[in-house]
Amino acid sequence: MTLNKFMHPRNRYKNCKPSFLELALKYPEFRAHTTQDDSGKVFLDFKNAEALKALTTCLLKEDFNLSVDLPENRLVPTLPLRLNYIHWLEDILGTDAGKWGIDIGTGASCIYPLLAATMNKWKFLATEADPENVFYATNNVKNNGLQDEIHVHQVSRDDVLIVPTNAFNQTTKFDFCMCNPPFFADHMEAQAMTKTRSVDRPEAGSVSTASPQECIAQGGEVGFIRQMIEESTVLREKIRLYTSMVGKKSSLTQLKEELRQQKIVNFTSTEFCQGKTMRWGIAWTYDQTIIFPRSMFESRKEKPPLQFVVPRGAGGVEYQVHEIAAHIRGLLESIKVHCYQGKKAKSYSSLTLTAVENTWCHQRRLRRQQRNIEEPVIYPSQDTGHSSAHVLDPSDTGHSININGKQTVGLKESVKYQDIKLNGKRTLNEPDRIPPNSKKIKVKSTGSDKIEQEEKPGIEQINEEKPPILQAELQPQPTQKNTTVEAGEILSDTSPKDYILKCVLRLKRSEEQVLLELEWLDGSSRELMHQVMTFLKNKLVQR
Ligand SMILES: C[S@@+](CC[C@H](N)C(=O)[O-])C[C@H]1O[C@@H](n2cnc3c(N)ncnc32)[C@H](O)[C@@H]1O
Repeated sequence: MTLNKFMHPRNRYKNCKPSFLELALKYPEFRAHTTQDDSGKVFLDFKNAEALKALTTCLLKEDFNLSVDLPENRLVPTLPLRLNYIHWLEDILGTDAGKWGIDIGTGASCIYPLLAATMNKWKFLATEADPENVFYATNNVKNNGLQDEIHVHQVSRDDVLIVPTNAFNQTTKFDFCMCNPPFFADHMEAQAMTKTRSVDRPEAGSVSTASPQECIAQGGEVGFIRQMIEESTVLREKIRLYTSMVGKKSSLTQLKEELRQQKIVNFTSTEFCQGKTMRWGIAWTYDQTIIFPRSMFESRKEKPPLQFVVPRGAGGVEYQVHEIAAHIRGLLESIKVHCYQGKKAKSYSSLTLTAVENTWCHQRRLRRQQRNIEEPVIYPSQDTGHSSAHVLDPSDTGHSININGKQTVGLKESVKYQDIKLNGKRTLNEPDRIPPNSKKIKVKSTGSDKIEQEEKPGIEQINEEKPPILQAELQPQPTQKNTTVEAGEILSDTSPKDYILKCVLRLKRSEEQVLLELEWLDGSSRELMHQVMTFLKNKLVQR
């Protein structure tokens, strides 16, 4: 599957693939690596490093008028990915000329500075630890007459940002830094990877071109970017925007955790899609005026949040956002759902909910037992993971219940909650709770999970446009008036790390009503968030 449709819209290769025929006719060094079939179609051998080098250098000449010389055994940059990264920076910072950036580990090609200086007239401190790469990068800058814009500096492998930045010029304030870090922690990891993928991770099917000194660093890409994060806590606003490319999605999770640990609240990530490969970008800043754009790739699958108008009198508290928020927090904490206070404003409150186990279904059982329902509907005990009566009743929620892939009714063995998968369509309200005057309504939904719900008196279903980036929910938003984030609450985030559900709960006043919203962040299944919503609804309609 090609990911080109998710390439950045301004990427010149998105809708216009390079013509190998034209390149072959114009550039003999490129032609030397091509073959032609009977119909005249031109093919390039992507398994040949020299062929890749010819493709990149000819495209740089043809499309950017850049003359670039690359040594043997050094990474050959692929252009669509490099352009995607630069366009993402433009989306965050704008395209004004004269911006100052740092390219950490510029490589022999000096690719990012050369492209960005040519496209946007941006200026660069380009650092590099490998002497041969420094030599080539310096010459590439000179050969294109860009010495006033790009300054290549040799640095020590141990230094990432603080030493090079201070050594360059104490007074320069940088608009951004960027980096394509060495990805592997050691030779073993590199070798394991190269058995299946090429070392510089070019598009699938192409050859490895990076040398060990280019692609190996202590701690791999996570270690390298972690050092960037740590050093950024010292440099802070000296660099307005910190960014790096990330090669593995699993690294992103670790790095976001690191940012949270360092109390850096304004961060985001994005996808770089090209050909058959996907890479990621991570960015963070100490400048609260920076608003990160939403990732196009992610927004394609976003679903609107679940919404519910809190009925008056819920919980017997005053019909005020913060009163209701405190009541809901109490309800959730009583079933061991971790609540982390996010943004708080006059008529707005958000909580990040993290659940390590499914405790809300247990609540439903208790309620049923209280109402003396004859048929036993007993889920395994949350405390021990065991139950004395082993009957699961699919009619409970309208779900088919699937335990470890098997359709199961009358379960004979104890199971953990986390093992229970709920499949198929569902109604959100339990049948026995439908009041007699209820009528069926369709919930408006732009996503694929259209659900039918029973309408309860005084409860309205609303779905609005998606709000801005999810990430912002965990962060203070200074651009929004009346917003005060309680630093203490952010600093004391002790959310569990192993969870089955993480979502954001928002309460906001909408005209005369208080609206409750649940928006998905992460977890094993969205179904769990629907269940939490049902739990809250049931609690909030109880008088
Ligand atoms: C994966 S390559 C990226 C090269 C180029 N930026 C690109 O995208 O094609 C990583 C580069 O970082 C360099 N490097 C490793 N540690 C470094 C450090 N501490 N400071 C600067 N460069 C470093 C390596 O020599 C290598 O050239």
